[in-house]
Amino acid sequence: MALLEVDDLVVQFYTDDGVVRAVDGISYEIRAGETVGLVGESGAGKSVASLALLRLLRDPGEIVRGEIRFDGRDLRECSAADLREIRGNDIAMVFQDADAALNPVYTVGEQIAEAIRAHEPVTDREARERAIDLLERVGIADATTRYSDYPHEFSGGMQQRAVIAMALSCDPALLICDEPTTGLDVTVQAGILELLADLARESETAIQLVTHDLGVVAELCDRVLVQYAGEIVERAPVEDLFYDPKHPYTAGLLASIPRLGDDRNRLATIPGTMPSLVDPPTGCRFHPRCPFAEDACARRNPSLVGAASGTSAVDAGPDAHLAACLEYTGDLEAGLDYEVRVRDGSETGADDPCRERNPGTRRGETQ
Ligand SMILES: Nc1ncnc2c1ncn2[C@@H]1O[C@H](COP(=O)(O)OP(=O)(O)OP(=O)(O)O)[C@@H](O)[C@H]1O
Ligand code: NI
Repeated sequence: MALLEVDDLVVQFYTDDGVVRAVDGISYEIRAGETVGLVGESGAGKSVASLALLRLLRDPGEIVRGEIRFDGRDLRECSAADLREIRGNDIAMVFQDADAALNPVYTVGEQIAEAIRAHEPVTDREARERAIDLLERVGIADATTRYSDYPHEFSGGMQQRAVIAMALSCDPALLICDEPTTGLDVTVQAGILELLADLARESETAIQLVTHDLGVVAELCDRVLVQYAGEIVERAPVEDLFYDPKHPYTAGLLASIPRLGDDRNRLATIPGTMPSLVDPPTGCRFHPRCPFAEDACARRNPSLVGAASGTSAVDAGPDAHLAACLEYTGDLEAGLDYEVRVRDGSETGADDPCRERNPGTRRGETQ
């Protein structure tokens, strides 16, 4: 049994413009200790899928179908009190906006100490010491002094580190990070990512990492889910995804990273935009933007199947390489014609931002 099992999750928003099906039947699992990336363009439904796990969707959002099991417990069925307990003890979340996650009227240290006290019977002094340890662990220099700073006295990057410290205070089995470095400047981003990479490597904490940055995925993740218009269109261990993307959408995403992609058949950027989720295209949702689309693609929505075997996702193990494209059900006549070549590090220029992100040098392995 995996730590987290999501099965056929559907989330809708009931708006004046119609029903927005932001998440449309996604299934995946996360095993203890592994880091799984959820990637895709803006509006794919990544955040909605993540919020739904802990039933944090706000009106008018609603889970209409599917199962969410954490450590064998059904999160859709458990009581609000149980869910709060799980959130305090087992699953922690880190969002993009660190500022909003911290209370401006308490010191950073007090907030972390309070988070510790909330789920463990410790004395005030112990809570304080643990909070200082956590601040040190997330790389806050001079943590004893910084304990007494208010959030506004922290830089954006330090605030995000403090939020991560707070998330770690319960020693969660699962950490859900949604764009944890977006909005921070590049060097600060690198520091936070390094921190998450250390965490992924050194602790037993599993991470669901939502991002639109494939470089971040290459650096941190064991496996990747690619989401497009509410659906998962590809799922693979990280190397397989980068070296041999099976879905044209993924190939397009990869081609927009300078290090990857061949000049021939290169889909420099993917023309067009994510479709409306009120009235998505018929057939494959990516077909209006896909350079390889044929008539059949407008008629049939391909299911996620083993890219090599064509077997259904249900029968495939978690490390199988799956893609949702008619190519893999034998229904595409001309086939796919792209090549993504991974240049090795020596060929890339010193100013290449992806130089350090070769998936071959990724730390930590999936078991
Ligand atoms: N409160 C809401 N009301 C109506 N629609 C919503 C609401 N929140 C999200 N949506 C819709 O759900 C879809 C998915 O949104 P979501 O925020 O999950 O995308 P995302 O993949 O996280 O994108 P980003 O990378 O920009 O964060 C979007 O089409 C969005 O319009
Ligand atoms: Ni989002």
